[in-house]
Amino acid sequence: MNKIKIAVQKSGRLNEDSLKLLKDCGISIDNGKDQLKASASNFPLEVFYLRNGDIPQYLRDGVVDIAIIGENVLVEKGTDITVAEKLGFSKCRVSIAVPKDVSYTNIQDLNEARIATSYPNTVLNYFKRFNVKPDIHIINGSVEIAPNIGLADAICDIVSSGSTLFKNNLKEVEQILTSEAVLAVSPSISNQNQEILNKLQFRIQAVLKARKSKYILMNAPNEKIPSIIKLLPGMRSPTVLPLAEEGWSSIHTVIEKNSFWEVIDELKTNGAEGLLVVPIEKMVL
Ligand SMILES: Nc1ncnc2c1ncn2[C@@H]1O[C@H](COP(=O)(O)OP(=O)(O)OP(=O)(O)O)[C@@H](O)[C@H]1O
Ligand SMILES: O=P(O)(O)OC[C@H]1O[C@H](OP(=O)(O)OP(=O)(O)O)[C@H](O)[C@@H]1O
Ligand SMILES: [Mg+2]
Repeated sequence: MNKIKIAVQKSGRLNEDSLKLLKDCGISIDNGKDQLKASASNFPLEVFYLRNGDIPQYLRDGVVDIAIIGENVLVEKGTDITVAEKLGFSKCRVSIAVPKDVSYTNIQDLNEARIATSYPNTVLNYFKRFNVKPDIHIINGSVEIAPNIGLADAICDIVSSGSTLFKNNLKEVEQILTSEAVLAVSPSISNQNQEILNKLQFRIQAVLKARKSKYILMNAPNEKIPSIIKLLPGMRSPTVLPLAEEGWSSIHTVIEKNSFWEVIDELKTNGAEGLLVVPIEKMVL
């Protein structure tokens, strides 16, 4: 049977969440330890464990059909590759940072500055917009140390919590882009594999939607129902079921995960009791 080939990072920041996503899509992967290739037992899919940085080339060459990869890597070396879906994890930004005690007004200050980075194309394209010329030094890891050892005046690297910058006495001065894990597609995917991709994407969308939502239940006296319904955001039509106790009902609906905290106090003052917030496994709209 025909199978779609997906590249997943072999080890590193994307590996665990990528495999979790496939698992949440109901796909079981027979993972032998240290294997570089594995098959799903219940979906026409083969997994190739590769380095994140190598994946754009494999997609371009059609060695794999799809991949879970950091968007920032596509900006750096895969601008010809399409993104089918943003996946909501491994969120970060790619930024320029300079030593904390250096005064910084704007990007013109970095004309001819030595910039250490693993993302030369990203830096060059950004600087080009401002007509500023950087002197790029390519480093593959521990980039943030470069200014401290006299190797560079500034760096361009991934920032998430900012703690690596802080520990190395650097400050973020320009944010070039934001990134998250994405599902990327080879330009040469066959029609047959495109059909498998459509099925996979349908499942991924159901999982991502469910991750963003919660099922909420509460009890309330019947006369309070209209005011409670007005408070519940993003809902089309809640379910209202009578309780065994006369004059009371149970109200059920789906809400966005984060919006719950904004309305909880008001729900209570409007007479809601016994609130339950429950995770949703899959959501098909
Ligand atoms: N601190 C971070 N917080 C959130 N996401 C991050 C962070 N660092 C990296 N990422 C994202 O995860 C991806 C993989 O990062 P990781 O450091 O695991 O691998 P890498 O060294 O870039 O790649 P390779 O697999 O080629 O060794 C990055 O491309 C980026 O999209
Ligand atoms: O803002 P923070 O939360 O501190 O995250 C940013 C750091 O995370 C990444 O490094 P990683 O830990 O992946 O190590 P690496 O350089 O070996 O890839 C990135 O290269 C930064 O150094
Ligand atoms: Mg890293």
